[in-house]
Amino acid sequence: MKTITIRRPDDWHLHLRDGAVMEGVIGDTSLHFARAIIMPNLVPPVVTTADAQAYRQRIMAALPQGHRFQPLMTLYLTEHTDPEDVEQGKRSGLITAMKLYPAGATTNSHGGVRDLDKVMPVLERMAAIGLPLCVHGEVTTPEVDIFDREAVFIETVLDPLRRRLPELKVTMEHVTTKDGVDYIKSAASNLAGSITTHHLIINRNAILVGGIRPHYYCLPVAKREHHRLALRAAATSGDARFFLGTDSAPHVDPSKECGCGCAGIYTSPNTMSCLAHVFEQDGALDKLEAFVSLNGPQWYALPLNEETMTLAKQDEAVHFPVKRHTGAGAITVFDPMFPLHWAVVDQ
Ligand SMILES: NC(=O)N[C@@H](CC(=O)O)C(=O)O
Ligand SMILES: [Zn+2]
Ligand SMILES: [Zn+2]
Repeated sequence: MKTITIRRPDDWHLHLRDGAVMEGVIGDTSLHFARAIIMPNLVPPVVTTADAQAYRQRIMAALPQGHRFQPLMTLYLTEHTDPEDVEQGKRSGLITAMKLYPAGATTNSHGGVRDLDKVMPVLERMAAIGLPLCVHGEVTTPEVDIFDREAVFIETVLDPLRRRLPELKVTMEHVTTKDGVDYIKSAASNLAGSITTHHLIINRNAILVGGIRPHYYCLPVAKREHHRLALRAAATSGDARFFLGTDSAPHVDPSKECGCGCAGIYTSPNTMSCLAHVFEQDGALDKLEAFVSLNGPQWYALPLNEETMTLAKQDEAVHFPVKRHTGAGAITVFDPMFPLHWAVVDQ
């Protein structure tokens, strides 16, 4: 049987939510991943170090028995964020990154940033203390087509910001375009990008062909095929500037299957099987470990995991639950639309 053993992976962009949803989903991540960067877009968002401390405690309390997992906390940057609080959070070891949501760009982002000038003191402090900025890179200007919002963000927001503050470390999260890949590759330093599992697998047809399929809708929205191919090439290249951030984003089915469905795809249960499939398909299984276990810690200046994970390719297809049932309702698990044969057999 074909097997591969890698260092235990990490997820550099994850939504765990809170309460009953978190209790229902956390085990899908902590079973396979040693650490994850936890997104702060709760309602209300995680804005202060004290909020993050309390959220971290709720996460640890929800962890299934026997699971070893380290949540890496982030703060939701607002126009009222206090640089002192940020520095204290970083120095205490609690805060791994700050998160920039342009106001209105995605789920629970209405409290995000409207005017970058207002957050420059925080960004300058972050640059001084080496705290990375994680960015949801889309403009929200109504005139800009939703399929162009990432490329326009790079040109009109991200590049000017990086020129203004070159010392700031920026993670361009969930990159979905060739423009994003090329921009990251063009940067000499202080820029890296996370890529999701689903953007390596689907293009925009998955959402729209044969009927509207809400479980393939996320933000940034999946783009054309040539963008997906650029993401595949970046992820499987071994280039240290690209690493996994699943952006696994659970929403209960009624919030997805309705007249105005939420953005987000739930990939935690089968992410490692999907990725092994993708990397094998591209003849790059030897680069899987770099993408899921090496490049992320290197970027965030954290130690590599010492434990290992083994995946084995089964003759029969491996089946994952179609739904994850939680106390708040059922959540549909990502269907890659091809049979999966890789399974995590030891972790
Ligand atoms: N990715 C998504 O489609 N949704 C995320 C928000 C985000 O990461 O933009 C969510 O919180 O549901
Ligand atoms: Zn986002
Ligand atoms: Zn996200």
